[in-house]
This record gives sequence, structure tokens and C-alpha cells, in this order.
Amino acid sequence: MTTDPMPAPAWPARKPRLLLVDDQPVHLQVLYRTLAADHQLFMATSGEQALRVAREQLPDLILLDVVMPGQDGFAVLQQLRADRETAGIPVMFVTAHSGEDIETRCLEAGAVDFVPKPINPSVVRARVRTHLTLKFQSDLLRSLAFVDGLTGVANRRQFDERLATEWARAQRLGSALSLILVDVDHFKAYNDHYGHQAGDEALRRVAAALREQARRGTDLVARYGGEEFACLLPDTDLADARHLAEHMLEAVRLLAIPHRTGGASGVLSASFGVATRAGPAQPGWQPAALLGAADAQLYEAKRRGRAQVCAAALGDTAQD
Ligand SMILES: Nc1nc2c(ncn2[C@@H]2O[C@H](COP(=O)(O)OP(=O)(O)OP(=O)(O)O)[C@@H](O)[C@H]2O)c(=O)[nH]1
Repeated sequence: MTTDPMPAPAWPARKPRLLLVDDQPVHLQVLYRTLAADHQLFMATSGEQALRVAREQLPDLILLDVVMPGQDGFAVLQQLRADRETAGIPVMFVTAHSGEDIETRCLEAGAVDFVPKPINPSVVRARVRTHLTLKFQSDLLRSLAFVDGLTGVANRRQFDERLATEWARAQRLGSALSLILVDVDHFKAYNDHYGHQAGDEALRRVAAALREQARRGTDLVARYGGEEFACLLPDTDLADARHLAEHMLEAVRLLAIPHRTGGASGVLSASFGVATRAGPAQPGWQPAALLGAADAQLYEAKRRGRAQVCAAALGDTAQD
């Protein structure tokens, strides 16, 4: 009896999710028996169903039959690659047609591997394991590339990408998109008085407090740079964004981080600039305009004495 090696560190705590695709139920049953113990399995008996399940479940790996009525495996793979959501899911072909030509064609089409039928269960398990390990390692690297190392919130790169996609979505649907820029007050004085390490710890706590408030799945809290954070709020109008910023202001105050050189309250505070794009697109509107508007509101909040929220709609010069 062989024992499986320990999972690599990149493996998630949950069971890996596999999609098995074959038009013949008997072949699906064999794969099911081979893989059921260690994986969460989804099954499809046609190309069309496979695409639907792949989009709904976003499996970690797909085992795909080549020859199927309707859309064959090559057509399915092409469509998976064309969809941003499913493009990164690795696909292993499983087929009764063997030979160098078909194997080469499968790999050239973008499959990560090729397994002949009838399958050898232990070989399939080993290959599945190898491709899952590679998939989880690349997921981990990707997530690290988008996370701020100090605070654990999204980094500037992730923010820039999300701003571009959410802006395009808001343009298309005519939905609201709000942005809150947050800047910690008198932070230079904080570092000077308490030291850089205490400054880092304060930034971590502020980031966690902001994230605690932005609870919707589509909200994004990011470290924009230095002691500045940005919160992107899709489908959120100006009144709601302002309301959220007021809660964030209070949450930072409630951290009660002593700051004896930072203003009258004696605790660390932050200033908030809110801007919203609402309604149909106006000529010349760009994501940079939203950033500029939020930054102008942040500047105003600082000018008015810090530890407060200023907000305005994009294209609206009035402030409140
Ligand atoms: N500890 C720590 N400090 C940082 C980090 N990033 C930026 N800072 C510091 O944040 C301070 C920001 O200073 P300023 O831009 O002058 O702003 P401020 O002192 O907060 O003043 P106001 O924004 O006007 O209230 C600088 O001293 C930076 O060194 C970081 O990652 N860790």
C-alpha cells in the first residue's frame, strides 16, 4: 500500500474541486471511484454542460473527454480559455484515442496533460495531484502579487486593475461607483514620536479597521501608498459611501491608538475624501477623474482640520 505524500504548503484547507467531463456515464463512474475520496467532484456529460458547470463552480482542474457529441473537448477548451473567469483552470484530456498525433494536438490546444483510456487509477491520481499542486502554487503566487505585504489588504496593483474593470462596468450598466481615499493624520509625527515599528503596527490596525467596515463582497480596501488607503465601492451612491466613510472615521478613532503629538483628541485619526460617479457617462470621464475628485475631497478634509469626511459627486464642484 502506498501513502500519499503530505500536501504542499500552497494547498488550501478545503478539498480540491474537480470537474469530470465524459459523455459516457460508465467512464465518469470509473473516474468518480478513482478520485472521490480526496476531491470534491462535479460531473458533466456534454461540452455545453461542462462550460456551464465550469463557470458556476470554478473547479481547480478539469478532466475532459476529447470525443463527445455536440461540442468536443477541443471546442470546450477553446471556450474555457476565451472566458476570463475560466481561462486559468488547467485541463487534462482523457481519451481513448491514443497516439502521438492526438497527444500532440491535445497539448498544443493548451491542455496541461493527456491521459489515455482505459485509465490507470493510480497514474490518474498521481497526475491530478501534480497538476493541482502546480495550480495551487500559481494561485498563491498570484495572490501574493496582489496583496500588500505590511497590512494584508489589496496592493496598488490590484486596486488599479479593479478600478479599471469596475469603471468599465459602471459605464456599461450606468451604475454608481464610489471611491474613498483615506490618509492617516499627522503620521510623520507619529513615526517620529513612537518609532517606525509602532507606525507599521498602527497602519496594520487601521487597514484591518477599514476592512471591517467595507463588508460587501464587491468592496475593495487597498493600500494606495505609504499611509494612504483607497476603498473602491461598486454599486454604491454618494450618500452610502459618505455614510461608510463616517463609520470608518469612527472605527479608526475607536482603535484608540495613542498619538500625543497628533492633534487635540490624543488618539490616531484619519481624513477621508469621497467621490462618486453616478448616472450616465459624461464626455472625458476617466478613472483618473474619480481619483482626482476623491483626492480633492481628501485635501479639503485635511484643510478643514483633519479627522473628518468630505464628499462630492464627480463633476459636481459642491462639497458637503
Ligand atoms: N511606519 C511607517 N510609516 C510610513 C509608511 N509609509 C509611509 N510612512 C510615513 O508616513 C508619513 C506621512 O507623512 P506626511 O505625508 O507628511 O503626512 P502626515 O504627517 O500624516 O500629515 P497629514 O497627512 O497632513 O496629516 C511619512 O513620515 C512616511 O515616512 C510605512 O509603511 N510605515
